[in-house]
Amino acid sequence: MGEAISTPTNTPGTPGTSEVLRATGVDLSYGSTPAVRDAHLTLARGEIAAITGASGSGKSSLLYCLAGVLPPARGEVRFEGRAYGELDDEDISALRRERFGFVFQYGELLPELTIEENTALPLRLAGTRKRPALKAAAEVLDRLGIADLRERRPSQVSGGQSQRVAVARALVHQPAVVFADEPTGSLDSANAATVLKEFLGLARSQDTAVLLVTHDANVAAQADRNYTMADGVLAAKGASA
Ligand SMILES: Nc1ncnc2c1ncn2[C@@H]1O[C@H](COP(=O)(O)OP(=O)(O)OP(=O)(O)O)[C@@H](O)[C@H]1O
Repeated sequence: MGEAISTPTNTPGTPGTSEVLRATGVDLSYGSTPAVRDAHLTLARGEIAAITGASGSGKSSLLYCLAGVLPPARGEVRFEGRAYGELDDEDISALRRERFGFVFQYGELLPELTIEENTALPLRLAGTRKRPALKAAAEVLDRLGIADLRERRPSQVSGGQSQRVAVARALVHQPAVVFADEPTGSLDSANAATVLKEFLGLARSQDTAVLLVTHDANVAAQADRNYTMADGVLAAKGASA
């Protein structure tokens, strides 16, 4: 049995004052293809960090290491001081389910569930009963201005609306960190800017840290801290806020 992961809700605090994630000397290769080389990164509670870089530079691979999806060949990643290497698979799955949220480029909603059920999924997976989970989902959907869509299925909403639902789902359980890989990459620029603003505003209001992977300099400009990636090498650009 895996060890219980501490409280599933985020602990309020002042953004930028406590470290939530730390990567030290992370290397990752796919066979003989190096994807990430000696990456160092820290993320504070409530902080928004962006990683920009060309296609194939290793951004997604680094994100997968930071989220405990892929184990690094060298180096380590610590979440709230615990190295993933010290945790068993069940602990890491519980972390991903309860303390992390994820947003991908196309939203990736489950077609057979309603918008409200999709949004409530992280809470249901963490054991929250249906009624309070749906209530929490409705509240987040309301904060993102799409409460009226809650009975619809994903096929009945627009691309921008589906990305809002993906954002709602990533934040509904008040995770410590949201990993977002091109979260607005499938949207036109006006829609992308609005969804991003709502996403980061809601994350900041609940002290959730966000790690944003993006090609888009306008997206990265919204972050508190910026990194660039080239040929697997991560470099800090320093605070931009
Ligand atoms: N599953 C895989 N198997 C083999 N090589 C892979 C795999 N995934 C990624 N790579 C390679 O690893 C390197 C980094 O890829 P990665 O997807 O992390 O880059 P990226 O910066 O996220 O790119 P993009 O912006 O296009 O998504 C690239 O050379 C890529 O071809």
